[in-house]
Amino acid sequence: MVVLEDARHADALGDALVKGGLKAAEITLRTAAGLDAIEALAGRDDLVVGAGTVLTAQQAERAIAAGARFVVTPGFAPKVVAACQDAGVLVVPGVATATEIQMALDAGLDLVKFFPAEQLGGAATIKALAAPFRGVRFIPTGGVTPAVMPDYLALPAVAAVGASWIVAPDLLSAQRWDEVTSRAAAAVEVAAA
Ligand SMILES: O=C[C@H](O)COP(=O)(O)O
Ligand SMILES: CC(=O)C(=O)O
Repeated sequence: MVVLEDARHADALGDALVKGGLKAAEITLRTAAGLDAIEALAGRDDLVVGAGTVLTAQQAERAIAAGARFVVTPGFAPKVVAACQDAGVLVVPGVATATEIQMALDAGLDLVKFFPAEQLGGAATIKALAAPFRGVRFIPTGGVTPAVMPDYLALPAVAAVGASWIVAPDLLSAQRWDEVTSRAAAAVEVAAA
């Protein structure tokens, strides 16, 4: 989960993540650089790039036009979901409650983001939510540190985790690409364990 301030850093960021073994990156539209960064990275065949913090259907359309291969939203937004489905692009809506999971299911989706994961009770909450919703898979994000990653990844209902510590803003602004690579590699190592 990347918040990039300068789209000129997109290529270096992509290289750093790939070098660390990561295969997917969510570039958020929280900054003006987001769309340009998605466009810069979309052509890579070694990294699947998507858009995060997509709040409107228009943002979804722009992100998809820029090359986003998936779209992530903080909450469940029916218009954003419909725009992505119309374009045939994977959309992963944020959910925090059973009601929102049912909304996702009604929309034909079975992959959701659980956000903000740690603040909502972490892996124990996903385990409880997964019980009635068999077949739904979760991508927890929000406070997911290396210390708690194993708790999430041990759950069959967890498809992946998302986190921003790998690409902390101070690392990006200081262009500390080696540290980004080390953190990406550390995350991959925890996930593989
Ligand atoms: O989806 C994005 C979250 O804000 C990431 O949370 P985090 O910064 O706690 O890893
Ligand atoms: C938090 C979140 O889901 C997003 O920024 O897309």
